[in-house]
Amino acid sequence: MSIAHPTSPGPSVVVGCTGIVAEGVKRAFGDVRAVDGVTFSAPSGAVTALIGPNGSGKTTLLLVLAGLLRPDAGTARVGGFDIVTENLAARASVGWMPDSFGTWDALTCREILLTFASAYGLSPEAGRRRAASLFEQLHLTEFAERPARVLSRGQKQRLGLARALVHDPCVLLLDEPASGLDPRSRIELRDLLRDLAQEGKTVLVSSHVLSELEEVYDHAVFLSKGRTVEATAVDARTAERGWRLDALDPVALRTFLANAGIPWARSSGGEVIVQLAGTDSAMQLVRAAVAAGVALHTIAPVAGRLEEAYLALDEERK
Ligand SMILES: Nc1ncnc2c1ncn2[C@@H]1O[C@H](COP(=O)(O)OP(=O)(O)OP(=O)(O)O)[C@@H](O)[C@H]1O
Repeated sequence: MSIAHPTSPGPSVVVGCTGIVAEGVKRAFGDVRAVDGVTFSAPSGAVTALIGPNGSGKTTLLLVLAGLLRPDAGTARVGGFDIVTENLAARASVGWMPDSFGTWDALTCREILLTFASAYGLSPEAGRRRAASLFEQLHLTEFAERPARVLSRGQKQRLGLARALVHDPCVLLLDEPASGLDPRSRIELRDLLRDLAQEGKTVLVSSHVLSELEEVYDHAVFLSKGRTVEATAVDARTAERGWRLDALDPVALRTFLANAGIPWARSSGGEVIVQLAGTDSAMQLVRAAVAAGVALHTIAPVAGRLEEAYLALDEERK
């Protein structure tokens, strides 16, 4: 089951890339049912977030979709190809970025990319051009001739992303791609994912750091204990949640809240947190504060929408 981002522009029109469709996919390791009945689709031209707690089966599912792990049951089509019966074609249409990218440490970054380009059937000239453009795009040009072993974790992540993109695949499967990246690289990654979706690619990206995905996702798929689970779309107008408030005069704000009988708590950042029943209540509070002469300059929900949907998952409460 999936929820759509409220500001999602909707998938672009895409020719030739049909996204991901998985039905009843299962995969066990001995007694451990890592993926235990996953059904979802991820359209092309969009970023789909794959969300779930540790051990919920995200990596196993991505490995199955990448054609690297055979499912015990169920079917999945990736880029239009069945991952079991058309495994090679499915794998050729996928760019896979694992959560930690094992490199051949003695090879230079350029040698690594050219090796993958060649394995995917690019001519030497096309491989060189593609590698140069990816190094430029992912700020790795200065490392191109250095052995992979000298790269930092974040630089290795970027090389892993370059490797996933080297054959210009129509489906991208990215497992925790932001881990190890510095703040600027994270922002650039978000922009890159949006650009790739805009080009018509299918982007499926896993993370349990929901703030990473909040600004980039179009759809979200929730996994719990190996299964896709229903996420309740939270009605922002009425759902009770924490709101962060701050005013030019914090003492005046707290006095106003006390007089209005609104309980508050102090956040770690020093602002005031109140529980409000949705945006309607928030607007009422702003009006009342202004009428009372309180110069309120901040009022914002504490959690993002993905976080709310995640916390509202029935499965997670058990
Ligand atoms: N090769 C394996 N052999 C045995 N058990 C495995 C194997 N791979 C995964 N598992 C188990 O399958 C379950 C799902 O693991 P998986 O790595 O897919 O979860 P995840 O959602 O990616 O977790 P995380 O967020 O911590 O990366 C876990 O209980 C894990 O211990």
